Amino acid sequence: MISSANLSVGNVALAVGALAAYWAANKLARSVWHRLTTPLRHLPGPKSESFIWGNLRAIFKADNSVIHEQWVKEYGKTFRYHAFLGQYRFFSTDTRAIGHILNNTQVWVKPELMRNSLAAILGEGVLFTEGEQHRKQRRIMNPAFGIAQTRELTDIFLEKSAELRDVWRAKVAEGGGSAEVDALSWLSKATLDIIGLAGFDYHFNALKDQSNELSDAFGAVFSTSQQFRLLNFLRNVIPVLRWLPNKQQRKTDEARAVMDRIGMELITEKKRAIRAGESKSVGRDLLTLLIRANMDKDVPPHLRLSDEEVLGQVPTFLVAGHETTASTTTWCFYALSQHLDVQAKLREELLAVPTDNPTMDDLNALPYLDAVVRETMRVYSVVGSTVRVAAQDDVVPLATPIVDRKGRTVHEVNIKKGDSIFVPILALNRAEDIWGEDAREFRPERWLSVPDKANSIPGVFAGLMTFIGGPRSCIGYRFAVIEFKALLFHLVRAFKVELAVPVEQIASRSSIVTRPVLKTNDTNVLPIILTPVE
Ligand code: HEM
Repeated sequence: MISSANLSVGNVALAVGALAAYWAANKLARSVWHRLTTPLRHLPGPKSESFIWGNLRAIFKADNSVIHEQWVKEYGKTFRYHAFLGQYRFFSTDTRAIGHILNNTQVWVKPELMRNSLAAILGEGVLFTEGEQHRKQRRIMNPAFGIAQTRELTDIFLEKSAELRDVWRAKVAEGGGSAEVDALSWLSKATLDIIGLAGFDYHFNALKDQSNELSDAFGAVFSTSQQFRLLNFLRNVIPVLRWLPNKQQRKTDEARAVMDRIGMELITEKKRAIRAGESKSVGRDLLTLLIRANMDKDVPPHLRLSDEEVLGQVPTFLVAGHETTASTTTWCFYALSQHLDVQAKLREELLAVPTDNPTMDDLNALPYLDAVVRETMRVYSVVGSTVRVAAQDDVVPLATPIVDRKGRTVHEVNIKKGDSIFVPILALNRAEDIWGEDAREFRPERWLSVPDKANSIPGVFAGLMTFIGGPRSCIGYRFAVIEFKALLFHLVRAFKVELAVPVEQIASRSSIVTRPVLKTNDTNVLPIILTPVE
């Protein structure tokens, strides 16, 4: 006998199924209509390779940007290709077009899919928010990332770099004169310690191999969010699926709860210290600076951040400011191991500094260090691209006109609401028309006389797209640059660096950031051999 409970469960399932089918059919119809009507269909570009994946499979299979760069050779700087369900995606290395897109953040926003996956980790952090809420957050946060504030943090960068140097020295002593280490994992520990202290005055002590609640919770959230699972993808695309119970989601939620609790404790304590007017020395970390700015009596209430918004910045700093600098510094070691002349020249400059404790200005006064840092960030930009979607119709101006599929010469590209663009970070950083034929080579000397065309790159850090540009550029770029310089200062002064495996065994892989991967065991590592400098 069929019970009424069974019947109602069956009815509910049927209704949910019907709703889901209606939703999917509606989505598909809108997607097909968009594809048939967007002006992007008139641009030149490659044929779609699959009804579902468009050209995406080829893009994901190749190294970051490689396919796009091939298309630039074939179709010129501005074209379109096919993304999910054959939707056209706009691509351009035209610096005027990219400058327009990055500066018009009310039109060009982060795609829903990207925001949904960020929201699961970051709550209402600045990486996730859009529009007025984003502008409000940046207004309060920008001062914490200024030049003077970064200068104050330089001691922390140097102390932690020296701590890593000493750990490596101990390994060299154990190894009887040299040691093999994994640069990536050690640099990750150093940058986690740095962002803990400089970000919130929190001691991770990762270099001392101590585990603690916050780093465990962060590790859990980050590792589950990075795993690409079909269900994950569908949950982001189909909102109703987010209500279904899911083991991975439960783990993320538990870890989020730990991060929120610790974050709230930090915020409460900092607010108390600020109100009590306690010594300034407790107040140089980013979180204290932003809470202090938020509590300023001159800020009207509607421009203040809520506690939830401040809380969202804790995982945001961890996500945005930890693996990015660790991977960049790791790629620098890779490059230095392949260019021993550069390594020697850099070391000579660093050893000539008469102190073990330089200031930020001392570090910035070293031209070859600056050139090596910029060249690493150019060739190995660890965030190789990003994506934006048009929230309304737009007209994108071009510096270099193109001929469309109808043979018309066009000086601007018409955009329909819902069109997306691949923002070409790596492709612009190594564009041959800007940097010359050797654009893909690591050659720091090029920064000693920068080509004029590099000035047209719309990046917040001159000549580079690495931190993108405009109101959503990387807020932490000064922090990252000085942190990177501090790490190189202590480590390159102390050790000669060689690869511990043949170079052909190292590849690169992107999942949020681009890291080296050892082909023989498919792990993210960079094995290097350290020999102390006499
Ligand atoms: C080499 C190191 C770094 C690189 C290559 C890098 C790159 C980037 C890029 C490309 C974006 C824009 C992403 C997008 O909109 O799609 C970004 C945003 C951001 N970065 Fe960084 N970053 C680095 C280090 C840092 C550090 C050290 C911090 C903090 C201490 C930080 C904090 C942020 C934040 C909060 C945003 C979001 C800004 C907004 O949307 O308004 N980054 N970063």
